[in-house]
Order: sequence, then structure tokens, then C-alpha cells
Amino acid sequence: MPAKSLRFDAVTKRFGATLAVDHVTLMIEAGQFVALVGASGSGKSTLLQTINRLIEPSEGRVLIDDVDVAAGPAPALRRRIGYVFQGIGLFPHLTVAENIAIGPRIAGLPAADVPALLEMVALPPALAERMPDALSGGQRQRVAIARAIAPGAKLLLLDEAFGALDPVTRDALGGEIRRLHARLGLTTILVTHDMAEALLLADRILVMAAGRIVADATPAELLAGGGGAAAQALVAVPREQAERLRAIAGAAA
Ligand SMILES: Nc1ncnc2c1ncn2[C@@H]1O[C@H](COP(=O)(O)OP(=O)(O)OP(=O)(O)O)[C@@H](O)[C@H]1O
Repeated sequence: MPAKSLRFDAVTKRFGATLAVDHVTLMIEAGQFVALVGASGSGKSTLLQTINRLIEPSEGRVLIDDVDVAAGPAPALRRRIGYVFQGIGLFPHLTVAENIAIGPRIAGLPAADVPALLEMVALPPALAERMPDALSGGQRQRVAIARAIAPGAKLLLLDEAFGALDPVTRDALGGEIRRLHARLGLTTILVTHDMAEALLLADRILVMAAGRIVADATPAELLAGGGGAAAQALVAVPREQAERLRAIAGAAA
């Protein structure tokens, strides 16, 4: 099954007087790895959740492979979309294997290949029979990712999925997600606060501010100074950190 394309067609979401997403029109090609960055409250999570209908737009449409996500029942849609968010609740009374297998089981699909899925997220097979509370935070996030892709999802939504992890685990998990993206032929959208992470992982970076997409550029374009002021303000952080590290290394040499 090929990767999924995604289209936002003038998507707007209001919460009372708050305009969380403001007429976003956007095409994401099948197979892209897109990072969605921007300040807290800029509308990233709201936009992401219009894809799997955890949030219904006030106006506009979201289309997957040219089909309106509102066309069928939401549970069937969600089974086709992997969704991982920070602090995702694994079912505490189910083992790792049962957590991973639950999606296909509920959907009446062929049973999940738990050992293969564990291998994909770089977890040892012996973890299959553990309970979630006997795992580290990073291991739990890996199980959540395995669970998200178990029903054969071709669209993966990650909302701060690496938040609350130590930097080494976060970096490793990011690299593993990127490899999984290529290996499974996914279309992936990653919401992150971390511009360095976005630059290192994504093919394309969207910057949101006040509900709008204010920059849409590749990492190379952003690093070359493109994308406009809002994007450059975010790129300045990792750039200055890299320069300070170089200066410290130079002083020590
Ligand atoms: N259920 C809700 N009810 C009312 N307002 C909401 C609701 N969800 C989000 N908002 C508001 O919509 C705006 C966008 O929120 P959203 O969570 O999409 O931002 P975000 O960019 O993902 O932020 P963060 O990076 O902090 O997660 C904010 O002003 C937020 O307060």
C-alpha cells in the first residue's frame, strides 16, 4: 500500500473567541516527512488533530488521498492513522505485546507481528510480556509507536511524541522514526517545539504562528537564511547553540 497524501483546504478551527487554526490550505505529498513547529498556542496540535478528527474543523476540509476525512466513520479513519502524543496512555493492565496487538485485534485485521514490530522500534523481544509500568519512558514511547503502526497505518502523526525524554533517547528515537518512515513508506507529520529536531529529521518544515502557516521550507532553505523572519527566529536558537559549542571547543583546543 502506498503512502498517503494529505490536503488541508481552508481549514479553520475556532474555540469560542479563539481562532486556533486560521484558513490553512496546504498539500503534503505522499511519503513526505513534515515537521510542524511554532510557539506554544500557535495551533499545531489543533491542526494535527483535524486529520484524525479528534478535532472537527469549524470550516474547511481535510482530505487523505483526495477523500474527505469526514466522509466515513471516525473510528475507521483513526485505525488507518497512527497517532502518538506525549504521555500516551498505554493500557496499564495489558502487556506490551497485548498493547501492540490491540489495534488490529479490535479492527478484525490479521494479528500483529509483535516480534517484528518490537524489532522495528529497536526493543528486545523479551519486553513483549512486560507490563507498561515496568518500562522506561523511552521504551514506553517506542511501544506507543509500535502500537500506532501495527494496523498498517501509512500516515503517522507524532505530537511532541519525544517530549519528556532525555536528549540521548530523544535523538535515538528520532533517528529510528526517520528510518521507520523510509522502511514502511509512511507520510509522517511531527509536531515539535525543537527546531534542531525538525531540521535534522524532516524533509519540509512548516512554521505556525497564530493559527497560520507562516513558513514552508526545507531544512536546507531555512539553514541558508530562507523562510522569513518567524522561521529565522526559530532557526537562530540551534544555530547560536552550535556556534557557542564551536567556540568552547575552539577555546579548549
Ligand atoms: N479544547 C480547547 N478549547 C478551547 N481552546 C483551545 C482548545 N484547544 C486548544 N485551544 C486553544 O487554541 C489555540 C491553539 O492551541 P494548540 O494546542 O493547537 O497549540 P499548539 O501550537 O499545539 O501549542 P503547544 O505547543 O503548547 O502544544 C490556543 O490558544 C489554545 O488555548
